[in-house]
Amino acid sequence: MNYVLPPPEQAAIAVRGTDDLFPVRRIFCVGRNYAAHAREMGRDPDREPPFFFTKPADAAVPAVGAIPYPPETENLHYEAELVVAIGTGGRDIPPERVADHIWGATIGLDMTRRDLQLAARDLGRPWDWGKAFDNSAPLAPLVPLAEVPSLTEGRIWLKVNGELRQDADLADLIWPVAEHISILSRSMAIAPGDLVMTGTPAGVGAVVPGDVIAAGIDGLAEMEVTIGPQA
Ligand SMILES: CC(=O)CC(=O)C(=O)O
Repeated sequence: MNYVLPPPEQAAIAVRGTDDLFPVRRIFCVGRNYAAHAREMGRDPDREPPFFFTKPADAAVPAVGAIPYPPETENLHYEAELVVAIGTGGRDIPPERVADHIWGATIGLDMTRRDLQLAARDLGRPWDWGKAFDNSAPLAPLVPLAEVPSLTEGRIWLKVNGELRQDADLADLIWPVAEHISILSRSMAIAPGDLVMTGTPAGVGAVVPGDVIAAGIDGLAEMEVTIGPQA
């Protein structure tokens, strides 16, 4: 095989306590999966089928040091989320078999250019420019499934400069992990290396260069990043 360009570097995230890397294939994100967050975004929470959007694989970056403030926004928001990593592919997976396809989980941020996302939403346009920019998914090291305490309960929280901004429980997910990954797998085959960002709780808000974001899921993982100068 002769590539006409060097193939892109494989996006990857660290595995906790090892030198191993988990190769990232795609990043699926679930929208408005906590009722209180749906309300703060001006929408009524319901059990309509979940909706998804995506980020490129190389949006996933280690939650270490600083991430640059992205261009073309004046309203960069944090969103803390449980992130689930797929180890075994499949399609039409029933909820009770989803765990067989999960490699592990961690905490991550779905960084959002909220001004661009809301403008796109109001014009009926795709959200990509608001959600799928460089470095928009800083992630803590991945925890293998056998060491994950629970995917259905556990406190999820986020602080900015030490002040608590998001505080909820995985039990509050409108569509729990087993259900939304089952639904996702009906639309397209999921594959090893896929990540699923499972939605954010209420309390999202803006950050500026110099702010320090800490986030965690109790018993699973914690992370801290600083917002750097504009890229
Ligand atoms: C309205 C959003 O920002 C959707 C999203 O990313 C989430 O609910 O999580």
